[in-house]
Amino acid sequence: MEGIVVVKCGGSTVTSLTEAFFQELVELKKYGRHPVIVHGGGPVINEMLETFQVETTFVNGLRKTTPEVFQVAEMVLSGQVNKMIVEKIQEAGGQAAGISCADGPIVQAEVIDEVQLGLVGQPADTDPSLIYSLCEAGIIPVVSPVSQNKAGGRLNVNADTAAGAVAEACCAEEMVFVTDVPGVQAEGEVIPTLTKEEAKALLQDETIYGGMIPKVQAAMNCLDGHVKKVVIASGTAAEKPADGTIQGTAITAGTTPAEQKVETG
Ligand SMILES: Nc1ncnc2c1ncn2[C@@H]1O[C@H](COP(=O)(O)OP(=O)(O)O)[C@@H](O)[C@H]1O
Ligand SMILES: CC(=O)N[C@@H](CCC(=O)OP(=O)(O)O)C(=O)O
Repeated sequence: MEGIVVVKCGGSTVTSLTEAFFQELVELKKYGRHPVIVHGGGPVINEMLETFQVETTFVNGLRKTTPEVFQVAEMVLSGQVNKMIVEKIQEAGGQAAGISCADGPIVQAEVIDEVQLGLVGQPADTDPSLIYSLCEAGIIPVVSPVSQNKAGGRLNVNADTAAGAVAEACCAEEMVFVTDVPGVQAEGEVIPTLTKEEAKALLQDETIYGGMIPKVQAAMNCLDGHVKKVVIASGTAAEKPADGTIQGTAITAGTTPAEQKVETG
């Protein structure tokens, strides 16, 4: 299916996205493009775990997911955050359906390391047919990263990784990571374009660290497949120029300079 744009809304920003952001998503449909939202919710899960007084730890940026932690993570991701985004799209005049990567199933995942990480998965197989059906029906899919466990049950999957797998499965034209920073930065400045090779170097010298690592890794994986362009950008309207473009970091497969401004409409 042509025209799919996967937009990953990071947990860092998901509760502060503006009305204008959702209106632009809805507008994309009018231009024959199909936005697909994959969202995170790490900070909201942290708050809920605190409320329930459940301890949480991270191993290499991934949440160690005990059965108790999983219950809370799924409730927040596939319930609270997912339904909030659906509501915002509907308020902006669009049609949306809230699902998870376990529906379809869109993503079948495998346990990474049961001892170290518990119920955390990495995508193994994907099936885009449910997403295609919703897009064809004029509905914007809003997808939580909770995925089906190939061995039975469900697994917690990092939202950047899940979004990359969805983009690749749908042969998305473009993938946008919406987060709380205006792009990949070095020495306080946003880098407008990065080739995969340049991104690898920034990972190696640790200019890219923490939560930016899975985004850039997912971007590089997508670019190895069908996705032509990946953008990492801020979701807040404050950084958005009046000409309707979004500014951020465009990561491309090639070595030629990419556009500095990325059209979204
Ligand atoms: N080189 C970099 N440029 C910009 N942000 C970076 C960089 N390296 C690490 N980061 C961190 O990555 C964070 C975004 O990742 P994360 O907090 O996981 O967001 P999200 O919830 O949107 O996925 C930024 O807030 C910043 O602290
Ligand atoms: C395995 C793992 O770490 N899963 C993540 C899923 C949510 C996520 O990735 O949300 P962000 O967009 O805020 O990063 C978690 O439990 O926090």
